[in-house]
Amino acid sequence: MSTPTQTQPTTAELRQALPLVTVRGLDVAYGDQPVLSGVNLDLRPGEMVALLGASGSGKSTLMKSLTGFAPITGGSVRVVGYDVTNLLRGELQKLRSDVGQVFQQFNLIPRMSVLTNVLTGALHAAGPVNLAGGFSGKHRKLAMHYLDRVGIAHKAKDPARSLSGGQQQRVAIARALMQQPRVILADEPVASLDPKLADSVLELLRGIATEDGIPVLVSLHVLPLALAHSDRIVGLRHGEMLVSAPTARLDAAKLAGLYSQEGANHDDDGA
Ligand SMILES: Nc1ncnc2c1ncn2[C@@H]1O[C@H](COP(=O)(O)OP(=O)(O)OP(=O)(O)O)[C@@H](O)[C@H]1O
Repeated sequence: MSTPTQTQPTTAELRQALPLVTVRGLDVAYGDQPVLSGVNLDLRPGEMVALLGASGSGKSTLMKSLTGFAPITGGSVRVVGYDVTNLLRGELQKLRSDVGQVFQQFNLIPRMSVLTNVLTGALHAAGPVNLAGGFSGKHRKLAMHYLDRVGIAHKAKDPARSLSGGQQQRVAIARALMQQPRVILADEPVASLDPKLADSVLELLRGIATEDGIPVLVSLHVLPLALAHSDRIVGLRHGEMLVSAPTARLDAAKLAGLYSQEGANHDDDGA
């Protein structure tokens, strides 16, 4: 509930803000193989958007398109003010430092401490830095703040390999926050976790979206998880956008079409 003394925007206000990501008519092809065709996407501050689709439908490719890792052949992609299809010299590193990423396999350095793993998130903004040179007290304080944010500050000194999968994913999320990202992309972040841990990690990500105002795009394989933890769902089938709607107003038949052999009103198996 807002009070007169609060200056933070409400979630409703955040969702009306201008999108931080705008994708229009995106085409991606690997060689002569089209992978995405005419995809649109908006990501606004405060929202968690779930990306659904069968294996090979193009979810990871869409995420890669947002950070300049995919061969874009048409359309426009704007991410936190950068025109990804026309990046100027030096902008690619800045873009990638503004976009926090979380992956299925956590990608931590197993023998290093949880704290050091989180600190490596600061390297995105700084560029190549000698890890042995150490981090400033300011960085350490910030890293502890984010470890606290994800609920595992008490594990700061432990080696990352000693943590459970759910805890390791929390470290990876804290590392992404250490970049002080404007947007977070989470590519199947719970695919390696049991259902209870999956729920808690998705709750954490949604809290980051709604409370911290950082929009989160999360790809998921499990429909009930998307229904429980997202504000909007974007569904891909064979690289085309079949669904894009607020989660509360989804058309169940279209959702089913994402995973059926025939799809809903589409017959583009030969793509
Ligand atoms: N580097 C690449 N070179 C050639 N083809 C690729 C490359 N990366 C992806 N593809 C193809 O693009 C299509 C979409 O792949 P993508 O990984 O985006 O799908 P996805 O929906 O994320 O799948 P999954 O759920 O299995 O991770 C697939 O047919 C895949 O084989």
